[in-house]
Amino acid sequence: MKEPKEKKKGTEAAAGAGGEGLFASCSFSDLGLHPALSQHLRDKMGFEFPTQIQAQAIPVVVAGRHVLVNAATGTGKTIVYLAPIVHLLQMYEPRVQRSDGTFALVLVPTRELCMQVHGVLQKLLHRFHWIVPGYIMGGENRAKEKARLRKGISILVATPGRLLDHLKNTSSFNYTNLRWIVFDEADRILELGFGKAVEEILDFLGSRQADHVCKQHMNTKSAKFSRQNLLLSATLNDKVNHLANISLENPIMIGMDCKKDSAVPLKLSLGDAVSSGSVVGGDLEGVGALSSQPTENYNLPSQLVQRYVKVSCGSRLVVLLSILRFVFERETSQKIVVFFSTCDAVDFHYSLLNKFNWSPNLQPEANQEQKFVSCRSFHLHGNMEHDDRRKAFHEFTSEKSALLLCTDVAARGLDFPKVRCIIQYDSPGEASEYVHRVGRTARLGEKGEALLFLQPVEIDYLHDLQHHGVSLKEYPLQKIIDSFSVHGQKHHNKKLISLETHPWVLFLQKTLETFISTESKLKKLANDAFCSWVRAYTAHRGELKRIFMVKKLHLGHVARSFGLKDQPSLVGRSHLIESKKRKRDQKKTLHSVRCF
Ligand SMILES: Nc1ncnc2c1ncn2[C@@H]1O[C@H](COP(=O)(O)OP(=O)(O)OP(=O)(O)O)[C@@H](O)[C@H]1O
Repeated sequence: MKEPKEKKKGTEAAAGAGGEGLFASCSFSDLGLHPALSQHLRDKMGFEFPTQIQAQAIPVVVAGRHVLVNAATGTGKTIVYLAPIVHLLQMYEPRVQRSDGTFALVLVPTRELCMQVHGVLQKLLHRFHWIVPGYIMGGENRAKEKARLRKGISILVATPGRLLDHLKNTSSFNYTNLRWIVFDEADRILELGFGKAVEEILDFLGSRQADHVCKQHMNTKSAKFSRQNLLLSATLNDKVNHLANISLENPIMIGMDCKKDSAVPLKLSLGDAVSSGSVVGGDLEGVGALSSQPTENYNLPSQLVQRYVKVSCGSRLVVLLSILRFVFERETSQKIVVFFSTCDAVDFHYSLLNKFNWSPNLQPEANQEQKFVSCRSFHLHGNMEHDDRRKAFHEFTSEKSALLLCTDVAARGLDFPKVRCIIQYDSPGEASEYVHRVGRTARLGEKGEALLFLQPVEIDYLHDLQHHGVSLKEYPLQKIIDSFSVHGQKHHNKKLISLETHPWVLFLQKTLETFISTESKLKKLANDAFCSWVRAYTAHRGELKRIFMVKKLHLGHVARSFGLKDQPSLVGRSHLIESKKRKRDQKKTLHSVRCF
């Protein structure tokens, strides 16, 4: 037998901290996949065993059923849909050709996920060279995409907006043989406002539930092919319920909590390979597993260590930089992802990390400077140039030790290898977003840590997470702050002093403020970041407005968290409106207090 090209990932992860129970005890060929494909998965891609969710879902997809898959982050959902599609396509007789056009369409919410899924697809198709993979997405050259579509792409990965564009404007795009439509991260596609685009896409493709049977299949193909639609995510919501109802016919639900409605009958016998887990067949309304109940529990990797750090607003920046410096000083080879709420905040912190130098004796001196956090940093957000975005994504993926500063554009589906820690510097809002952000680590049984920054006034957010079965322990911040010395002296005072008055915090804050005040570009970035941060804070929705209350913010402290000595005076119009509203609210509160 040939030596495997990659390590056997299944075995390796299974032996790790959270690997127990993650893998099924069968092989990919037991699930009905073609021996050549199973061998390729094992020998070339290093997948020794299927994961549990793969073992449950692959036979169902191979059997041609519509499915809705809900499984934890990093459990291998990409293979759940790609492997059966490749398996079924490679069996076509005569072989599929480019001129047959597109057979499978995979819709994803972001460009990075589009590239990633395409990458996995390319690997899967190594042995099946006659099946052509391809992608289309926002930011790419339309004319080149048109040319590729004209030549023919058998399995096409796409972002919804660009796909709709080609459906409307590229007459040579041949999808008459379309058999599969996959919605990966279905809930996110809808949250991003693509709901209408998705409905239009389904109409274009004639794939609404009522007319699901593909009437235009090629005569050369022997069988009469039905459409098969698949929806997948680690979190589902009521919007997905609607999409499921209009796009899936008599679906099988996999990974749902069957106990929620044990009366729903299993309609499909899945064979011996599907030995455990939740597989439910039937009407979505009947199961009701999709309603976004506030008490719905999320399934997080059991080995993920989740903590929070309580930091007052004015000390946030110092604490973030101190933690990063502390961690990278002790362990040089590691990857960390930090999430921010806005693109401006990412730009400011990225620029600060690249410019803010430091001398070993903790005096910023021009001669012997080094970066305050000694690692390569990358940034990723939706306002970046397309090529920069692409570069950051690929480079952070291949780096062994690096820091990624990003918005939620990186929260979904991205599979950066070996990310050790996720820091949520700005809170995620919806608990489902928390789940996806932390899901960038602790993937497939690997170790991982997550750290959530909260201000004292935001601490109720922990209860919100607890309602979803997510509980966090406090991070030992004091130890880290005490480990730094100011002018060669560590803080040995046994007496507990507050974080804000700690010598290191005061020293670093002052140094940062002085530095930023002398760097005009950085100061401008800090001003912009301040304004958009406040705007983002006011945008929390529903119940979360009660926790993230803009009127409780001290804007002077917010300015400090961007290294600004003073609260920016020249701010955008929308911010002025916000602060007027705040003042009005404050007056009202005062009035109501006086009344009682
Ligand atoms: N059977 C397997 N054995 C070993 N590794 C696997 C197997 N299946 C998938 N993987 C690897 O597991 C990692 C996670 O897979 P994938 O990105 O598909 O997870 P996911 O469930 O889609 O995650 P998310 O919910 O975050 O999108 C990838 O690195 C993938 O290569």
